[in-house]
Amino acid sequence: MSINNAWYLRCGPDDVGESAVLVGDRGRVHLAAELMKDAVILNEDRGLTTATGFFDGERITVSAFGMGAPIATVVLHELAGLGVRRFVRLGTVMTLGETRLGEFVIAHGAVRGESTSASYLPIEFPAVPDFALTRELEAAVQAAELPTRSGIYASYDGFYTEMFETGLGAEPVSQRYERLAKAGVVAADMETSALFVAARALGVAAGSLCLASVAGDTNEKMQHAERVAAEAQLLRAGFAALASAMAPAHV
Ligand SMILES: O=P(O)(O)O[C@H]1O[C@H](CO)[C@@H](O)[C@H]1O
Ligand SMILES: O=c1cc[nH]c(=O)[nH]1
Repeated sequence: MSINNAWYLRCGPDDVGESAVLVGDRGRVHLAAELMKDAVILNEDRGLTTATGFFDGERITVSAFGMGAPIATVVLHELAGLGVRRFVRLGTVMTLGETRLGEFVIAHGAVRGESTSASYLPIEFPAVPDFALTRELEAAVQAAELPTRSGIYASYDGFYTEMFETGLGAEPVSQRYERLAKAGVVAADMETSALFVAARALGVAAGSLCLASVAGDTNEKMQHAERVAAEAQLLRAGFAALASAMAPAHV
């Protein structure tokens, strides 16, 4: 599906780069705009703040989706229709198992615990990232000497029923997290599996690199100042990976 004017993002093919970053918090788009050169804010409608700028000479678009798989895939779908070929989710995750707060976690796949991905491809289809892009993310994080971990994520729709204990979910959150950790799952978020499956259905590449900012077992959070500084490192590493993926040797 190619489009001339995106319904919700309200921009056209000439406004976007070949690569895009997807973030939840729209404040991260403004931070990204400060880290890029000649960044232009294209849209603020519905909080889907979107900017295009340059990093290491490569044109990159950064879009915020807020929270959750349904709207995250709308944003990916519209950008893919406008011509974006490569996507990196740069967000935050909850820790599972051995993962520690402050680590930069790269997804090698994701448990499809959300419902949106099944509207793109049946549940038998694996939620896996683009492997070349994932290698670029791992190289960028290593080059920046950041604490890192790679592994499988789990993505869910119900924050207060599946990720944070309120007594309302079908099973206790601690039990779900223990079961996942035992199977080697390293992080939980709300969008990665849907983005991987939708990207495969749309024929574009996607990867996910997230900062572990909340402990899944205790709900301890990273301190604000430390998290803000780490989010800037997250954006720089993601941009570097995309710029490297776009460099002539790779395209
Ligand atoms: O840090 P961002 O990108 O907002 O992502 C994470 O934060 C939100 C939940 O706190 C969810 O959207 C989750 O996936
Ligand atoms: O609490 C959190 C933190 C990051 N990502 C989530 O999905 N939940």
